[in-house]
Amino acid sequence: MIEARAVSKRYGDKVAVDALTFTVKPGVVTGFLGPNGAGKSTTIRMIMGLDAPTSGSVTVNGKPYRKHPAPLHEVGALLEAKAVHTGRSAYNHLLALALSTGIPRRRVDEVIDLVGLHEVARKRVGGFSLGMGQRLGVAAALLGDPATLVLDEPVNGLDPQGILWIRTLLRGLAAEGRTVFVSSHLMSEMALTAEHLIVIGKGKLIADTSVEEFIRRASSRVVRVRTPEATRLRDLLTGPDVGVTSLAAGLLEVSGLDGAEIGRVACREAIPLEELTPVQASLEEAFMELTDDALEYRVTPAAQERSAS
Ligand SMILES: Nc1ncnc2c1ncn2[C@@H]1O[C@H](COP(=O)(O)OP(=O)(O)OP(=O)(O)O)[C@@H](O)[C@H]1O
Repeated sequence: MIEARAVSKRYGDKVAVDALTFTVKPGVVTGFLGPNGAGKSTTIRMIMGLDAPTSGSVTVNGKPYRKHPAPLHEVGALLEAKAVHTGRSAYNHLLALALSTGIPRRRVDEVIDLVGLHEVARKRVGGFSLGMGQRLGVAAALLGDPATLVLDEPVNGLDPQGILWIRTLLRGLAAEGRTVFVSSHLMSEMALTAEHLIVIGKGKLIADTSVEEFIRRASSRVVRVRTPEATRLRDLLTGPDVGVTSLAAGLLEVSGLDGAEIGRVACREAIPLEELTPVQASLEEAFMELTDDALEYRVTPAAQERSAS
């Protein structure tokens, strides 16, 4: 369990994290989302005791990270900056970590198997691909068999097979009852991996909700209606917030009414309906809508044109 209570971090005049309060619960994968510069890495560094909050507090399993006598058993982390001795083999890298923290040698073999690095465990880490490096990072995070895992952008640069592997692993670890907190700026990836989301923008909390609810909240109510009597139906669908657009002959897009309400009007007036489909915003669209005001560096249309030409 991770608990942030009004945690803030200031660098000079810059407020990187602004009074964030949230709880990350065990048993589900929680996605930590926000556009670039939102404050995700800073928050994760504070969780891991690498940065001190300017105000507020953040605890892991009830205590600040640094107050745990054996922190590797409490929380394992995969952070963006990798500190790996490239001349060492994967096995020796993990063994050094294990021995310096009182973890038995057999646990090294266990985590190597768990992340599928068995065949390359004796090879120098310097020659590892990005995907193998990520697996090694995950192995290190799992060494202490921690109840809580924190991963900063674990799928960055991975191929589809690597992404699938991380996704399956994280869901499995959560299913064992662990707390799994994973940052990403990729909504589509989080939709497949996480059940719960904490979304931040410019250091502030934007949403703390299930993935399902997140989409629902951000989706405008739009329904696609196909009918041979589109003109007649269009005239009947009225109301203060109702908008009707003709997409093609016999095809309308209606906002401000749900499918049931449109269906009732059509039934009352004996208008045949051939299609009545709620149009759901994709998670990516929902994310853009919610974080639009929170983008630190907005791309102006002029800049977009310049980069396209
Ligand atoms: N050591 C620092 N000194 C000054 N400003 C910093 C420092 N670390 C982060 N910041 C600023 O704080 C803000 C939040 O940065 P942070 O790296 O936490 O965001 P992020 O959400 O992880 O972004 P990204 O996805 O780009 O990694 C940014 O504006 C960043 O420039």
